[in-house]
Amino acid sequence: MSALPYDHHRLCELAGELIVNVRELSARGWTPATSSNFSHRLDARHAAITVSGRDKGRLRESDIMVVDLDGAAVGSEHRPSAETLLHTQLYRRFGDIGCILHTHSHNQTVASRLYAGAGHVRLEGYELLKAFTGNTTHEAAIDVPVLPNSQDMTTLAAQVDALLDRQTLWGYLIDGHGLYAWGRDTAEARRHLEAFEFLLGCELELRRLTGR
Ligand SMILES: CSC[C@@H](O)[C@@H](O)C(=O)COP(=O)(O)O
Ligand SMILES: [Zn+2]
Repeated sequence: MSALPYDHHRLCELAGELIVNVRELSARGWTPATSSNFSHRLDARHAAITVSGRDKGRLRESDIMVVDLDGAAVGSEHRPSAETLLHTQLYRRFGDIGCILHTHSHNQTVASRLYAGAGHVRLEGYELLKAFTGNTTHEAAIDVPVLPNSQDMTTLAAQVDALLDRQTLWGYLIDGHGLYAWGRDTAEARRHLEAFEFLLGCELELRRLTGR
């Protein structure tokens, strides 16, 4: 009998799924220099999350650990992601969120700098807006919030909570930092992440081409 307070078999399954996805995202250049972190809900009280500082392009099973929803390591001596609180706050707040993907792509980082003053990036009129769960038409607009960066995760988490009090979100940018995106499972979180990345790329390209 296992003394672990979670299902180890389920952890192995989820770790395998995360590793495949993270390596693919990393191969696109979205996780430079060990940046980025990734997690999946394990059960009502635990999440699987990347160990801090690991090379996400070479992620393997030993680079994924378990935390409780207070962010404390469970059954591991490793240090969980420095940004664990930004994951656990979402799992605590929304029982149906299953996966959170945080990346530092070039587009995400540049867009976060350009739109920090405005406080959001407006994505409007794109067919790909339908990739976000709940959107059924291109005749929609999504404001992707841009939060000021901080090394203090409680400050960042409080900003995220204040946003979530006001609006439904599938992701946000942090200035000079990157993007957080999530979904009810890995496939949905990845679809949202890819849609944000693509649409931010379009906005940046339009700005280059039109100078607007
Ligand atoms: C390597 S700089 C990026 C980090 O400061 C951080 O933003 C990040 O995304 C990765 O931190 P980590 O602790 O590995 O999860
Ligand atoms: Zn980061």
